[in-house]
Amino acid sequence: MTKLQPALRTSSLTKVYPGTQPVTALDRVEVAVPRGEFAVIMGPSGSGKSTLMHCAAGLDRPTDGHCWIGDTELSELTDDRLTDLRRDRIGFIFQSFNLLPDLTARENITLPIELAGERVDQHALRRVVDAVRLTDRLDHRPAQLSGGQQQRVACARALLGRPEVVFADEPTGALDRETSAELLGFLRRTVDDVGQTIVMVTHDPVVAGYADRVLFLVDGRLVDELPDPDPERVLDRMKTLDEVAA
Ligand SMILES: Nc1ncnc2c1ncn2[C@@H]1O[C@H](COP(=O)(O)OP(=O)(O)OP(=O)(O)O)[C@@H](O)[C@H]1O
Repeated sequence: MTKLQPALRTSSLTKVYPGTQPVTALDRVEVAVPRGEFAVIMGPSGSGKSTLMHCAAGLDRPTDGHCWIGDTELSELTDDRLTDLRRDRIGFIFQSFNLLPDLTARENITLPIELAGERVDQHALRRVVDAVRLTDRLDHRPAQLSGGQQQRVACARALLGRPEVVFADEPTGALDRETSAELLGFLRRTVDDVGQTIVMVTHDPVVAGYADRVLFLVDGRLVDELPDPDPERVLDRMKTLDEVAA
């Protein structure tokens, strides 16, 4: 990937869910996320946020248009290559932490790297575990950890392999405000310190305030964006969009 190339790009991205009444969830979406940007996707319920994230992350196939991760065009990949790309080049953080209950925190964090058949860089592991403050919890299983600690394990897992893009879907939705702020502060620092690229879906203007840019979707279309967002301006913009969508 060259330096100036976006970490992620879509061109005319369209997704229609078939059925007796087909739903156009994405309608020719054009988006580019530069490397090292923390981008947030917002929009009313049903506006296509999850669909956009799933197509851009190679979890779902678009009906039309294209998605690139770096210089790799996803529609050119077979299902197996797409699985490899997700494992090797993308990190995921979801609201439900998706940890394996029988594995310790350490084993959960290193699992993607082990699955890729690679050696775990112990220095990188220590750095990530330190940053999310889990050093004294590594031998615990998920059931022995709080919700916030489980989400920190999921973050460490997503970040350990230094993926080109981390996709996060409402990652703080199940956390209290303080734990949420801690986690978002940590994600922000990975962007500022190591140039991590993050794309996050959220409904929460406070969460969006941690990002570099907010992208607004309405009815499957990218209708607006807000650089350097703060919660008040995000809230104002959302109110306007709700009126447009109503
Ligand atoms: N598997 C599916 N089959 C049919 N329609 C779907 C499917 N998944 C999503 N949709 C429809 O596509 C549109 C966009 O859905 P999507 O989940 O991407 O929106 P969203 O913005 O993430 O919503 P929310 O904020 O409520 O999670 C909605 O109208 C939804 O009903």
